[in-house]
Amino acid sequence: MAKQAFSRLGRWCSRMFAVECDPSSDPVYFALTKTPQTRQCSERQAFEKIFRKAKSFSLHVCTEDKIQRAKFYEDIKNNTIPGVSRGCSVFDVFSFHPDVKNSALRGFLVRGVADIQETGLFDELVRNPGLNVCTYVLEEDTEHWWQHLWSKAEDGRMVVVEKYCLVPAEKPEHHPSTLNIINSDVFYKFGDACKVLRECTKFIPESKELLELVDQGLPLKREGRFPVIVIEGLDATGKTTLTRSLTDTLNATLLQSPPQCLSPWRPRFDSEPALLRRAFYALGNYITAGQIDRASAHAPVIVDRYWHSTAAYGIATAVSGRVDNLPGPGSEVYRWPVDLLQPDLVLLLTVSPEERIRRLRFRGAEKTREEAELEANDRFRSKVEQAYKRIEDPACVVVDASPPPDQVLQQVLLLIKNKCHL
Ligand SMILES: Nc1ncnc2c1ncn2[C@@H]1O[C@H](COP(=O)(O)OP(=O)(O)OP(=O)(O)O)[C@@H](O)[C@H]1O
Ligand SMILES: Nc1ccn([C@H]2C[C@H](O)[C@@H](COP(=O)(O)O)O2)c(=O)n1
Repeated sequence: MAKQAFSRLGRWCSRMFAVECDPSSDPVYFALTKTPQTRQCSERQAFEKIFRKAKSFSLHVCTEDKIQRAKFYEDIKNNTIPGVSRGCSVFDVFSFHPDVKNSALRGFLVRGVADIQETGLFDELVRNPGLNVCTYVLEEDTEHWWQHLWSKAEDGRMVVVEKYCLVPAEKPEHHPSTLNIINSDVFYKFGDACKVLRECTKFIPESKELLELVDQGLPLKREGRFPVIVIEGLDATGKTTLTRSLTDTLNATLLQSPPQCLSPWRPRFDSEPALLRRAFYALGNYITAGQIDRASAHAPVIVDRYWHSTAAYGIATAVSGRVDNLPGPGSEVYRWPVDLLQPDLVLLLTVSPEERIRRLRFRGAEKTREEAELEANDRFRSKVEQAYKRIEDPACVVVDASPPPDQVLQQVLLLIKNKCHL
């Protein structure tokens, strides 16, 4: 057996597979076993749903280095998969150890690809040490589905190095997309976000300048006397409108996260994989924290987005499928970073989905969205909103932002008066 294949197998054995064929329902879960078991009739449905007796193969990105893995996954998703999947169905797949943090590897299952094994591309994929390539084979007489893991033999031929029987399995407690959130989608320490940006200076030179911008001595406890109020919410819920009027009314300083000084770099990081994008926004919060510390010595401070946004969007984007796939209330993913300056009050502006769409349309966005995209966005919207509401210490106070702007302002001024004695 090829040497390379041994190290692949070390990570592969005892893993479970989750195939996401429909974002509105649970993935189909499989355990991998060496010993086939008697098949129950109902279990056939799981296989029928995924494989439909069509030739299928899967790719899992298993590169050890986290940054390389994130970039390689995007490359496979955007370049390789569209190239090989014309006329096929493509599903997101997770390979993971049930409920074990940081164990999830993301990949794709392509169904209906007739001759992939005959192509040069297949050889190329199998040869790539950062990929686990599997084909799926139905044993007609027993009706067992087998997963074949491929590798390159010493003589250069492509060979199947392991075979596992797929057995439908129970849903684990935690959805596999939640397992890698900490330090990949949300950062809870300044040093952890910096580490990612430091490691990517080779291919994003801007990260070096960004790191130089961050205050070395992070303010954890504020010196200032004046209250700090953060306004949060989905886009078009009225944050800009409210933060401006609050700033005028309270003679406050208006800040935002990410801060203005990061604007030139934002589009660059927005086009990077989640790991780098989230590290960028995390650092933005620490820069804003420095500004809050200085400004709150002189006047009240209003902040347009801060940590809640970074965490809520990070979590909602990472977690696939339905809202109930989110980590439950009280999960450690909703905790405040240990070293980030805390505001006195966080207000979450909410409006109904219909009103939000009306405001977005009024602004000229969203005009061309298809129905399906609207539905997908609705799932995303609910996940962001739920994540916002689950973040703790400080938790946000929910404000109904559907009344006219001056009424929202009065309502918020009252809250600030009561909570911050302003
Ligand atoms: N209370 C309100 N009632 C009706 N319309 C409002 C209200 N507040 C804001 N709007 C309008 O809704 C639109 C979005 O408002 P705004 O830009 O303040 O939202 P936002 O949360 O800052 O959005 P984004 O996060 O995308 O910048 C604007 O056209 C604004 O005039
Ligand atoms: N503190 C912040 C602010 C913003 N983000 C991310 C989350 C969204 O992807 C996007 C929303 O910002 P907007 O378009 O309203 O300027 O930016 C974040 O992660 N952290």
